[in-house]
Amino acid sequence: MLGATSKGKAVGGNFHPMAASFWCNQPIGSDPERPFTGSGREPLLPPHLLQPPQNNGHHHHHNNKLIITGPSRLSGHVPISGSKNSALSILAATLCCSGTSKISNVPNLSDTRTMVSILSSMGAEIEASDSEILINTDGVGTVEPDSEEIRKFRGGFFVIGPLVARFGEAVVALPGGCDIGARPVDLYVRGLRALGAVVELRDGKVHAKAANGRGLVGGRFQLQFPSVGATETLMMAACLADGVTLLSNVAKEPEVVGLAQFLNDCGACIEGAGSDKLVIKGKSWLHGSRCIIAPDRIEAGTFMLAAAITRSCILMSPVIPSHMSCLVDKLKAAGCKIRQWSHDTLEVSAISADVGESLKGFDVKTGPFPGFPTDIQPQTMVLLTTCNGTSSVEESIFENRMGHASELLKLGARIKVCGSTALVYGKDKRSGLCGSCVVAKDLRGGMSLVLAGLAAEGTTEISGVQHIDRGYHNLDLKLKFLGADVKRLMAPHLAFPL
Ligand SMILES: CC(=O)N[C@H]1[C@@H](OP(=O)(O)OP(=O)(O)OC[C@H]2O[C@@H](n3ccc(=O)[nH]c3=O)[C@H](O)[C@@H]2O)O[C@H](CO)[C@@H](O)[C@@H]1O
Ligand SMILES: C=C(OP(=O)(O)O)C(=O)O
Repeated sequence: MLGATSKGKAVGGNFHPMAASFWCNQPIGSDPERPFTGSGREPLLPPHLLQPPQNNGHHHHHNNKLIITGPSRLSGHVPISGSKNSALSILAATLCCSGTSKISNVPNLSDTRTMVSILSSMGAEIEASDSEILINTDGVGTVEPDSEEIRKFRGGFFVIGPLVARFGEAVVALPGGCDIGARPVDLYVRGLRALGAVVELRDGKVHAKAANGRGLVGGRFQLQFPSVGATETLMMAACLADGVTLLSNVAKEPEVVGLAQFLNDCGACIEGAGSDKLVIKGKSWLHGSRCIIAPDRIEAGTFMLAAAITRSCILMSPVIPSHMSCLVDKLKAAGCKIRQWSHDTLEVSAISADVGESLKGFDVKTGPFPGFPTDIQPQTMVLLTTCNGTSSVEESIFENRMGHASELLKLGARIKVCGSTALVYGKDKRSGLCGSCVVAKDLRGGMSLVLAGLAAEGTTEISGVQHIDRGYHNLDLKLKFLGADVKRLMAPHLAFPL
């Protein structure tokens, strides 16, 4: 096992020396305090640990495949990257701020690159190095971000709140994101109206305008459902509205708390983040600030499940254990051993000496935080296929998040889906699955196929990898480092010769 710090630094802190150029279209300046790896300096990583970013935005990445040969026993200490979802909302929030913000620990993913590219093409000044972004949105000269970019993911839509609050107007296309349900934006629309905006849908774009050109005004709004994105968007808008806003039945997710902390550091006045009510006193302007993106609880949860599924022992850091308690409880109930080595280091062990003969199945129902995260539901389903007995998985956040189940059947899993509930008939051993060709249809569902491939006998070929690349930083590298047999077939090898 490599030492925690050296490995954590190696993968988490530095990646490909070309990475900087993927963050923005324009060449970026250099700062002696913060050398960026694209400057021609010696990379800090040994060459064998360097690999190109997995998804560089070119069209051919749609043909990438992951080839996994199992079963694998994993071991080692895996570094956890910054949270994708937290980075997306905090990057959007920089549109509220005058002056420069410095956002660190941003994961280099296709989603975060798309967000940076949206802000940059709207006129924001951006310098990127490694996982750090300096951003100044004072030069933003349009309130209409590129629709094609917005349609690539969900997080792009969050810019509607800051734009209408700071510039009085916004025109934002309906967003994309994982195909896991209808995912309307009605709560965003109604919430912005409660803050005095006139909002209409025309040509697939949401047009929002502060009434009478006076800017937004404080108001009261109760969300029908504690939507994470709507909470974040309305919070950003309310920070710059005239007067006090009361938002109730809001999301309590750690990403909401992280966003409130950043905005408060920028001079906003938000109370109640982490509870179901927010009281926001609007300010006429916010300044920039520094912020370090919190570790990705979904990535951490995925590696915890990888340890359990492959009956292995993995250490991971940094993690915030209080963000993980639902999963920790379930894994303990299954029979896994979980130890906390330090305030931010967890070890998950499911090696047979630790768990006895087998792991026990459990029932799980997803819910808003602090409930069980929907973003680790598919990966949890894979674990249950290897556990004793019949387990049920109920998805209560998204109405169509079972797409992975039919792919898991191809790997030999026994799963019956009825609406948003799946019954999983466990096989009571780790290698009850066998390799096959499967398709990733969305991010977490795709990742569940990777985990299944690690446990399955033989070779699993996964296409649709671009979905997985939206959310897992350096996935191949981290898995290989833990001892998995993972290869990526890049598009050029797959393409027909001309
Ligand atoms: C970029 C980002 O941060 N994505 C996360 C965010 O997505 P996102 O913010 O899109 O998820 P929401 O919390 O908004 O969605 C929850 C439910 O509310 C519904 N809804 C939402 C808004 C609305 O206006 N009307 C409405 O009906 C959705 O269709 C869904 O059924 O939180 C989800 C729930 O933790 C996570 O799975 C996603 O990874
Ligand atoms: C659903 C997810 O992302 P998005 O909201 O961007 O689709 C996710 O991260 O699992």
